Amino acid sequence: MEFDYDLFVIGGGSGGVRAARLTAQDGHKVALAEESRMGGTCVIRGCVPKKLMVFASEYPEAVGFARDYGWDATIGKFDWSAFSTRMNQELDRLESVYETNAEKAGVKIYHSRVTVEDAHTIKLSDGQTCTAKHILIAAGGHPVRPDMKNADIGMVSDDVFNLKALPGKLLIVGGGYIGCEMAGIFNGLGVETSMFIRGAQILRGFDEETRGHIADCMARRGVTIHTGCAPVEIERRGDKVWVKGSNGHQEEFDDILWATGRKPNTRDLIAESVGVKLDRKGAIRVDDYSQTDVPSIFAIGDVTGRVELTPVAIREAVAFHETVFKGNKTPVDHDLIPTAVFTQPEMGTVGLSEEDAAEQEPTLVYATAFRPMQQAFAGGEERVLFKMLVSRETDKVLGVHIVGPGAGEMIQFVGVALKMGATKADFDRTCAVHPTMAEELVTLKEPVRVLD
Ligand SMILES: Cc1cc2nc3c(=O)[nH]c(=O)nc-3n(C[C@H](O)[C@H](O)[C@H](O)COP(=O)(O)OP(=O)(O)OC[C@H]3O[C@@H](n4cnc5c(N)ncnc54)[C@H](O)[C@@H]3O)c2cc1C
Ligand SMILES: NC(=O)c1ccc[n+]([C@@H]2O[C@H](COP(=O)([O-])OP(=O)(O)OC[C@H]3O[C@@H](n4cnc5c(N)ncnc54)[C@H](O)[C@@H]3O)[C@@H](O)[C@H]2O)c1
Repeated sequence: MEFDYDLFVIGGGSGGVRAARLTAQDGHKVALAEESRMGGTCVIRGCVPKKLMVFASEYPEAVGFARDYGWDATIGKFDWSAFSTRMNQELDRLESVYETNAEKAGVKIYHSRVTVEDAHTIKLSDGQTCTAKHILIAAGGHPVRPDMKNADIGMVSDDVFNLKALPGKLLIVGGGYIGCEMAGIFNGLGVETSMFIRGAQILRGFDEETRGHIADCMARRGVTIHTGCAPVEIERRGDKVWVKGSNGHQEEFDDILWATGRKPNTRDLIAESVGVKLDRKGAIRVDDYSQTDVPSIFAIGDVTGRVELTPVAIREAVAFHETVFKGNKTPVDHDLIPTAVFTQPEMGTVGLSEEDAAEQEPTLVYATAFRPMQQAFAGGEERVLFKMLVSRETDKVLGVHIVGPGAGEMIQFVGVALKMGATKADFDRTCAVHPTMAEELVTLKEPVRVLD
């Protein structure tokens, strides 16, 4: 059978663009449809603008340090409008880089919403159809609001990057990656920031001690964290929003940010007759090779609800390309993914939490929390945390968790060591770099706990 394309990719985000470019560069006929802006979540309303906002929000602290180091420095006022204009210019530039690079590789781009009509047919919003030997769904996800009265009041993370002005006083609902990163950003930009967290602690799923350390630091920096508190009533009162929490706490805010999770973009995407199966959360069900229940259709990235991180979507794209277009069956490797949460202070983490390690096998826990040189000199109270979990039996390092400046940068390299199967002895025989914070990783002496 003749097809219009060898590959049709749905979604111009991190995963989709990588798969399309690699396949087109190999000389295959490739098309890609994007209904919004090229670059997708990461570039337009995720990692990139978020990180730029993190940078912007860290300057007051940096100027505070500058004073302690002898500079006659004051911070002045933050001009959201000037920053936001610049940030959006940068996003426009990156969007155009994504588009140009895909086109240069030979990808035909359709600026259109598309749907999957059968195992080989795509329908564009103008009614036109295209056929392809393989279809790759990389449609990403979107933020969700809870199902409760007046939850349409306030914003979601997508809206943060288009704010006309900063709120004076903000409530963030949800204590996951997005809630905690946004709390640090808004607090740093001078917004009075509170969080409503359903559970007992922020950042569910991460190492318990590390979560506690970050929460303490965030609170000390000025974020008010209400734990065991989900909103139960919301009302607009004039230009304020009144919120009542499940623990009885009531307060008025200028705005709400719902950071209550994300859902895959699968609604009305694939005709039921096609046979692609979704899981309970609406994510596309795939095997280890990202193949769906329909052999010609594959799915990667957030739309599969596996690990929702940009580098993971990109690796899934590469594995898909190897498997389908290089004849080299490559399963996706989701083991030991290093990640950073850009809270203030930042967290870098790879491998098992103390709780998961203890569940798995007898574990030695090494940990140290101390005031780093730069802080101590300035009279700062905040401590950095370095924590390492080691198998009692094999000496293998099972997990590393770091909280402090540059934790994201440090964990990248720790990730390499863990991927190579490093033992505690390997860390110990590595010479320290002095004076750094990271030297703690190779000088952790005695375990603080032994979990049998
Ligand atoms: C606020 C925020 C901060 C984040 N920060 C980080 C971070 O610091 N580090 C990190 O690793 N990850 C981060 N992430 C996660 C990361 O952005 C995602 O994991 C990544 O972008 C997923 O890529 P993807 O290719 O699967 O999907 P996406 O990038 O979401 O791309 C999907 C694209 O498909 C398009 N689309 C959907 N349906 C259709 C259709 N029917 N027709 C045509 N086009 C369609 C969408 O418009 C979208 O552009 C963050 C996410 C958010 C929301
Ligand atoms: N630095 C990074 O790499 C980075 C940054 C942002 C996002 N991400 C990715 O995006 C994904 C989604 O992030 P997210 O923060 O949207 O989701 P999440 O699942 O991490 O957090 C959502 C939080 O909202 C809470 N919640 C849900 N409903 C609630 C309610 N009614 N009241 C109170 N709390 C409620 C949940 O308990 C949870 O803690 C992450 O899992 C991550 O993979 C990564």
